[in-house]
Amino acid sequence: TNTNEAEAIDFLGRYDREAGQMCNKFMEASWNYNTNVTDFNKRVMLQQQMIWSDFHRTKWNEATNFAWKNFTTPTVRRMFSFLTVLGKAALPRDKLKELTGLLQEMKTTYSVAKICRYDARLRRLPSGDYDYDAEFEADDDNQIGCIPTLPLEPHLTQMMANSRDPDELRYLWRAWREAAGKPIRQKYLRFVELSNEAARLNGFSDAGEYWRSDYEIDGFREEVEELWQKLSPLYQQLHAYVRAKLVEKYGEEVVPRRGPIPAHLLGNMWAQTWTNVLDITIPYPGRTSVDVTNALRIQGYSPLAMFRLAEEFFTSLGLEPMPQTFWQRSMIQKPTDREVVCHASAWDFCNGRDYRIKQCTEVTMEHLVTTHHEMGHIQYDLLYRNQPFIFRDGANPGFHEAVGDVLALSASTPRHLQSVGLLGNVDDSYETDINFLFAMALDKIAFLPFGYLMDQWRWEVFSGDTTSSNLNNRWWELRLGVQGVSPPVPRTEEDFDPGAKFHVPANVPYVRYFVSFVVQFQFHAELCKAAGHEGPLHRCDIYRSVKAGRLLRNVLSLGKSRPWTEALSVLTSGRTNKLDVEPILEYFGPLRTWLESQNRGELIGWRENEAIVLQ
Ligand SMILES: C[C@H](NC(=O)O)C(=O)O
Ligand SMILES: [Zn+2]
Repeated sequence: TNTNEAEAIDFLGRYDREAGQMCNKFMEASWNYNTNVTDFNKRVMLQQQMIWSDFHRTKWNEATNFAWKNFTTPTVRRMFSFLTVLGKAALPRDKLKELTGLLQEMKTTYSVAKICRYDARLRRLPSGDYDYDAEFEADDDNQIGCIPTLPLEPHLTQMMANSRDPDELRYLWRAWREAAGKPIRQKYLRFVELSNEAARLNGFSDAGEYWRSDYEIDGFREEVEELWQKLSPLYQQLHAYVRAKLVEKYGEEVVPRRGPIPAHLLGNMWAQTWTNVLDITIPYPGRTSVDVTNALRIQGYSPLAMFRLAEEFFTSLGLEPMPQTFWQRSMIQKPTDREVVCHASAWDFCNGRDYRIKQCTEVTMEHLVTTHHEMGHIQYDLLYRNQPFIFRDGANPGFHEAVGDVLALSASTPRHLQSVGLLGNVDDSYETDINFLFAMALDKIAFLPFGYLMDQWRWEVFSGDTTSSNLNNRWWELRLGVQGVSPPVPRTEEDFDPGAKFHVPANVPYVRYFVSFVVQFQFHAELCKAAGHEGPLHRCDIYRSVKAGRLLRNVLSLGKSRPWTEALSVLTSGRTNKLDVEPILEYFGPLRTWLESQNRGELIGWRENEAIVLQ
């Protein structure tokens, strides 16, 4: 092996240039497929995937020839520690092709899945009730004169958000899983086998251990478990309050007062955030509510105007504006003439100039927050663009998911919404505070168990603790035990409900969002301090604080050049280098007190035997 560090540094220099070019070509092909799902674009992308993997394997062979562990320069050692993990390219070519082909087929199934209109399948019993069993009697929709025309975005997303008919919601919930999850069950099982084979070729025990290595600390799994245990009591308080409000709305025959909440009633296809049932659950109706969807529409906001509004928040902090190409090449609305992968995503084309967002934007408050989220990814990409190629990544995946959300925490405050003209008279009353904190909790606290359980389930599938014999049942054990939600219709091992959530067919790890929802409040607390904020954390708005912007720039510019624990030290001026739930608990402190008093007399938590499916 080659012990010459100077030669190693020369190799790294060449790799840096070549990798940027290869990456750019791959991203272009991937973009073309994601913004125009055709067989031709699929084939081109698969070809580029193979070229990229061949390049990666060639460089890996060169890198492993160096005795890099004894090199003196820490950043050189760090670069080699990343370069010497080959990833899926370690698979034999035929298996690599099978793996990438399966991934694309699953992603395509999800992205083009459609269902029939509810009324097209309506079957009424003589009593007039909905004949639920007749709903799916015909496997082939056409047999009952129904053409699947409704895609997830925007149709099903909006229907799940706005319908208040339990029968219709139950139909939408089930039909989506029939169309998107069930068809990919076998493909996913084969995909897991190949993913594990690749992980083992890289020296990991399974794909889950490979995914967790991104966090660079031993005991990451235990750390996540510990964080969830500290956050679960607050979630249970929110769960109990929301359940009581849903009982009021739908009655106990639909919602068990002391049991889990049926998953179709929470305003979201996966019950992962509950902001769309704010109107049913808001603590003080008639007082200020931060859902500015109507204001956005009345004021004629377009998706472009939403993007400009988000950009202005970043530049108000002294951070980077979106580059010219961003505005020319992004896809910020769903095209009407072709199939696209609608799930929002941010793209770095690896040349320091070309950055894009792909988002099927609707004019809603939820999408305004998503716009900040996706633009946060681009901001992070821009801030580390001068790092070597290998370090152009988030300090950990959770950091990348947190950036945009941190700014949205300020941008969502009643005061800020008022300052940009989206909210009318905002009073400083206690009720307005509670309404605001409650709306934020429907997003941030409701999400925590889902963000936690998604990869608990997948890590167990990768490790073999969960197999095809309990694949779907284990999912519902976790959904019931951790999140306190139940399926509105019976589930079996014929179904594959996790497959109906984008990140499973698209193979995007998910614990990053759980990490993000914790760490974004650590960022918020430190940036608010830098901005000189005084008073409760939930009222902080860092808008126009150049000091907060400078601190954020200092942390994010590091990219992945330093372990994320060091980035946290920079953020907190050395106070901590660990994930910490104190800031999120401080932020929601006033709401927790309020919930505990409101929930007196309610069962906190749920009796799992009530997971029986209520017709
Ligand atoms: C929380 C996660 N966000 C994202 O994919 O950008 C989701 O939508 O499920
Ligand atoms: Zn994201």
